[in-house]
Parts: sequence; structure tokens; C-alpha cells
Amino acid sequence: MSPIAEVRVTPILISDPPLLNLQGVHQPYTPRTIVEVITEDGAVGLGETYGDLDYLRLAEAFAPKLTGSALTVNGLGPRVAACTRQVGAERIDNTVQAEGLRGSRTLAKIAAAVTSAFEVAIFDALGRELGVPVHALLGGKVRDAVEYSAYLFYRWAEHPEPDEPRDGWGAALDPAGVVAQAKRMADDYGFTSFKLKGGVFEPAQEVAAILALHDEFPEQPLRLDPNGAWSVETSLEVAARLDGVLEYLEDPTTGTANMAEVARKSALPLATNMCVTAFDEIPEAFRLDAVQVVLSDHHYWGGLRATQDLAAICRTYGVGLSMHSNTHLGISLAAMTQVASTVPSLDYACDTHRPWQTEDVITEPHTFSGGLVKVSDAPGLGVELDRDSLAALHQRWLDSDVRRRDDAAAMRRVDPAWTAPGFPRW
Ligand SMILES: O=C([O-])[C@@H](O)[C@@H](O)[C@H](O)[C@@H](O)C(=O)[O-]
Ligand SMILES: [Mg+2]
Repeated sequence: MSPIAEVRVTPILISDPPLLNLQGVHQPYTPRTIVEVITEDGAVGLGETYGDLDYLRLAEAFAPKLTGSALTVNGLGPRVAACTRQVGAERIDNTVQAEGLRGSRTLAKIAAAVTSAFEVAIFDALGRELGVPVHALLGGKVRDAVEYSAYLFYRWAEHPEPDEPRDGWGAALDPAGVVAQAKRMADDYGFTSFKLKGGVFEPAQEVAAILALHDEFPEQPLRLDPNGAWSVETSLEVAARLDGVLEYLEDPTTGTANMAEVARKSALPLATNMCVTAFDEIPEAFRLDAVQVVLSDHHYWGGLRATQDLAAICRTYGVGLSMHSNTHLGISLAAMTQVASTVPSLDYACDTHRPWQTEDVITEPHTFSGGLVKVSDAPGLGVELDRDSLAALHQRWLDSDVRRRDDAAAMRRVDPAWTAPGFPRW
């Protein structure tokens, strides 16, 4: 194995459809960061993570420190975290509201998300040098394909400006629209479980959408995720209404104490990618039995091995494990699939936004068949960088002033009075 000769960090802007959530609506373009770790022998390892400026600046600050290092992932997290002071990231707003859809924001969480891209890129480079897939470096796969769930969104047909990206999916703003979207997801990708992003309309309308999905797909697992929008009382009403219909209810309410109260009074399992998104949030949440399913996400938790650590902790405490997704491209999907293939206790279909993306930076974007993505046995992650596409998406970043995802600002273009709602919205 040769040492690292060069590290490249490239910010890009990718087009994104007008998907609605509690905070507002997705912007026409959203940032991602692409990492390349190049070894002296010429292997190129790829990683992908959030592209908001705080993440990008930290990745840029850390990248040169890797040059000359061995291809090792041990100790990476603290080395990245040590750079946070250098980029002045202490000024960030640590509140729940600041991050909106993923619980409270901390410097450590930003560092973990940046670490994940370098860890994945190092594993990819290592796999290419050794001629083995990443899953082999993680102990080996226990399945040949990973199941994903259709990620349904209320959405507009188009962004407000005529020259902004369009995707032909059409609007989904009521139960019939959600069912039509689900049918197309099932037809095009073969998904057999469905998650609806909620927190957009009054709970009664979102309950109606889930019941309409249940009528259409009576045997299929369903999930609803309002990103913590509801009070404890509202959460309990929805949970009672959807008991026996949902496989789990995701983040109905905000905060571990509120989740614990809902969990205590309801039979429905609660899942989260908001109140447990870092290791130091686990003890209290598990002690209170606030969540029955944790959504792993290698970006949140600091990488692929951290995801395996999380799986071991969940297994120990009898807590289920699923997988969260945010807007992402094929490098992240490859990494998600590799790690998911190694975790025996990953019992739920994983979330993915990937069907919503019309662009990618890999030469052969993944295909879903029967809702499954095949686990690659090719060296590393098994994907190749599309350099023309990377260059074009980077040029878009250079030409634009979008430097972070801001769903509330995107909503204000249509509704100037909009502010991200306080808790609880309902
Ligand atoms: O893309 C979105 O609008 C989602 O709401 C995303 O940002 C969340 O992080 C996520 O998918 C979730 O499960 O909460
Ligand atoms: Mg969620």
C-alpha cells in the first residue's frame, strides 16, 4: 500500500427538485463536497459529504494534512476535529433550529460528517490498491443486495423560475398525488416499502395520505416522518390512528424527553434521525426507551466503521437499525450500500433520495431493481468518477452564490412571509 500523494476537495452544486418539508422546500441547486484521495501508486479513492460552507471549509482545511499519510482510517476523526478551530467553526449556531431537520447541530457533528468523506475515500483507495471491495475491508458482506425504500415527498411540479431544473414528476400535494408518486416509484424502481416526508400539511391530511397508501399497498411497510413537527398530544393521536398501518413513526416530536413520552404511551415503534445522531446522545435516549429504531447514516456518525459501531450498540440494547438519507449522489449510495451489506442487524429497507437526483458524478449511476441495489464486488466502492460531470457541477458552484442548503429561504421566494416554523408546529 502506497502513501497518500494528493487530496482533492471539490465543491459542486447539484440540481434538486422542489421537495417540501417542515422547513420549506428544497432549493433548485444544493451543495455537495466530493473528496479524492490519490495514492503514490495512482489509486484514486472517492468520498462525498455535505457541501454547506462549514463542512466544505473544514474538508479543505483537513485535506492537505493527509498528504504523506498512510492509507489508514484509525485516528481520522480527532484529526479532522482538530481543524475546526482553524476554520473558525466555533461561531456556528448550535441550536436545533439552525440545522432544522437533523436535531441539534454541534461542531462535533460537522466534523463527523467531514470525517466520513475522507474515511470512505481512504477505504476506496485501499480497496483499489488491494484489489478488494470496501465490504471486504469492513469484514465482508452478509447480503448480495441492499434493499431501499421509496422516499415519497409532497412536492411542487416545478421550481418558481422558468430556467430552473425540471424533472417531469409533477406535483404531489394531496393523498392522490402521493399515491401516484408511490406507484411510479414502485414501477420505475421496484420499491416495496414507502416513507412519506411529513410535517408539511396538517397531520390529518398526512394521516389520510398514509391511509391511501395503505389501501393501495396493503401488504407493504409504510413510514411517516414529520421531522419533529408535532406536540406529544398530536403525535399520540397520529400514532393511535396509524397503529397497525406504519412499520415505524419517525421523529413525530422534537427532543428525547418528548419522544420518550410518546414511546411510553404508544404501541408504534419510534425511529429517529434527529434525537440520536451522535454517540453521546445514545445513553439518555436508550435509558428512557425514547426510540426503538435508530437511523444510521455514515455521514452523520463519522464513517463506515462508526456505522458498524452504532449497529453493535443498537444490537446490544435491543434497538432496531435502519438507514437515513439526505440529498446525495452515487458515491454516497455506493458507500451506503457497501456498509449496509456488512451489518447483519440492518433489518429495514434503507432510505435514499437518489431517485430524485437527475445528475451524478459517477460514470455508471446505480440502478434499483426490485428496490434493491446490488452490492459491488469490484475493488473499492466499485464506482468511477465522471470527470466531465464533476467539472461541470463545480463550474456551476463557481458561477453561483448558493453556499448552503436553506429550505426556508427557498420557500420565501414563493411566500415572502415564510419562516421555518417553531416547535411544535401542530
Ligand atoms: O430532504 C429532506 O427534505 C429531508 O427532510 C431530509 O433533509 C432529512 O434529513 C431526512 O430525510 C429525514 O429523514 O429526516
Ligand atoms: Mg427523518
